[in-house]
Amino acid sequence: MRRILIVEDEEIIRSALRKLLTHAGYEVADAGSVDEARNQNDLKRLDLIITDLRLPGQPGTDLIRLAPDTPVLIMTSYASLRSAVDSMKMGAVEYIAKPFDHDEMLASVEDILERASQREAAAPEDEPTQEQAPSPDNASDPANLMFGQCQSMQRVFRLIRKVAPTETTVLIQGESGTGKELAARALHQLSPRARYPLISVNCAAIPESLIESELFGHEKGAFTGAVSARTGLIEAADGGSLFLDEIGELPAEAQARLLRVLQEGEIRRVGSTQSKKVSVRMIAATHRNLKAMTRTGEFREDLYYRLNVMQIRIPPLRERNGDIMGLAKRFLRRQGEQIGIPDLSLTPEAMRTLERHRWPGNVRELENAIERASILCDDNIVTPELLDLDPESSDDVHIPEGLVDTSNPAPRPDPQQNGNDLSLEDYFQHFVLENQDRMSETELAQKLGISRKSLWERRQRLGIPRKKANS
Ligand SMILES: Nc1ncnc2c1ncn2[C@@H]1O[C@H](COP(=O)(O)OP(=O)(O)OP(=O)(O)O)[C@@H](O)[C@H]1O
Repeated sequence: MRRILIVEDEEIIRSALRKLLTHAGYEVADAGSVDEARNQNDLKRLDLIITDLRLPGQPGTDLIRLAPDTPVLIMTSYASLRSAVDSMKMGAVEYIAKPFDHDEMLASVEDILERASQREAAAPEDEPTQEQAPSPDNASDPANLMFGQCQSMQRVFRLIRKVAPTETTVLIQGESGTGKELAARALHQLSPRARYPLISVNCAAIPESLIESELFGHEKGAFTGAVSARTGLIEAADGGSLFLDEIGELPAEAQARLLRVLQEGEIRRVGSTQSKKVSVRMIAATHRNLKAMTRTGEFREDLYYRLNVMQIRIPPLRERNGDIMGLAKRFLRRQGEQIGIPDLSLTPEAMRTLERHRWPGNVRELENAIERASILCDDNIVTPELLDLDPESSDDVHIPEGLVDTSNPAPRPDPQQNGNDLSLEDYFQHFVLENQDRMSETELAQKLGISRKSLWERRQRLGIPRKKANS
């Protein structure tokens, strides 16, 4: 059994994470500080350490040095990705922003352990270099990451398999929640760059004023507050892939800089006159019509053509009717494993409801509906009422925030029932309820390390109506 050590001083997160990983079949130990981790565990006997960045005493990144042969996954709750870049530079294998989804955490853990065992299998002299990259044959298949049996998804998988091993820049188009990020992960994992980092950046989540220095880095004194030089995320992805989600939100100056990186393969930090060569495979995604944006001048046409070398379009779920039940069953099974109920099932009416729904929020909406219903169901059977889908759901893909009726919030699981064993969603909920009176939506999202869009989606999902005064 794989052994994982969690180092986290916040009891709520620690116990929720311990529960999640134990349910997923891992042997889990935990500690509240680096000292405790070191004193109570043989760090050499671990398969993975998941640690918070900020801990009482030494920072979590010290574990990278203390356990040099063990992969370290850093959790960070800060909106800025800088701490993550620094962690990656110190040798952390991956970072994850808190609060994270259960699935996101489990996917990262599986991914890291898989990569570690591939590395173990390779002889020491086979350490990867750019020239001696691993064969994509032993990398995972898109179909292992994503479910899709309908023809349109099979086409997507074929395209991913073909384009992944190349250096081609890929533009993934699709509505929100269709699986663009999963597709980007599959492209990276199937590529010769798989042993190097995949850095994912949501361009909509970083404040406009920070985006250039986050992406490209900056020199000391480049602007007020730049007290020391910083590496950017593009540099951090050197050797690997950079996934730029919501690329349509990139401001004009950053678009110009990105174009230079794509044209010349080099990066110039903000405030620097020197350029540096970088080897980064770009994958961009958007739910917007970039071509139309070039006509209105919102998006550079030259950048559009550079990015759009190969386009993968992920169809909306309403165009993949044949996959709805397969996805639903997959989510039910996974959710059942997580909450310890292996035989969750749908009533025939629930199945019909799923098939009739228009899914404006796509696969994410389906995943959320199943997750919510399986928590609330009695006798392990999911009924249409528990799915709580809007019967009026129209073809509209983007629901304007003001039009969403939040006056009748969905019932929530009672945290008291589980004693102190609060889930990460409860943590999210507490944080929002406690701080929403004094913080704007942007500040809340920044503190939570998620985009405003994610914050809004989670509010809808958890039934925490947004207060008008804060909008
Ligand atoms: N084909 C699929 N099989 C299994 N899970 C999927 C599939 N497509 C999407 N998902 C799940 O749905 C959720 C949304 O997917 P993802 O984040 O990749 O979508 P997205 O298109 O990048 O969304 P956004 O544009 O809002 O960022 C994730 O939890 C993902 O795991």
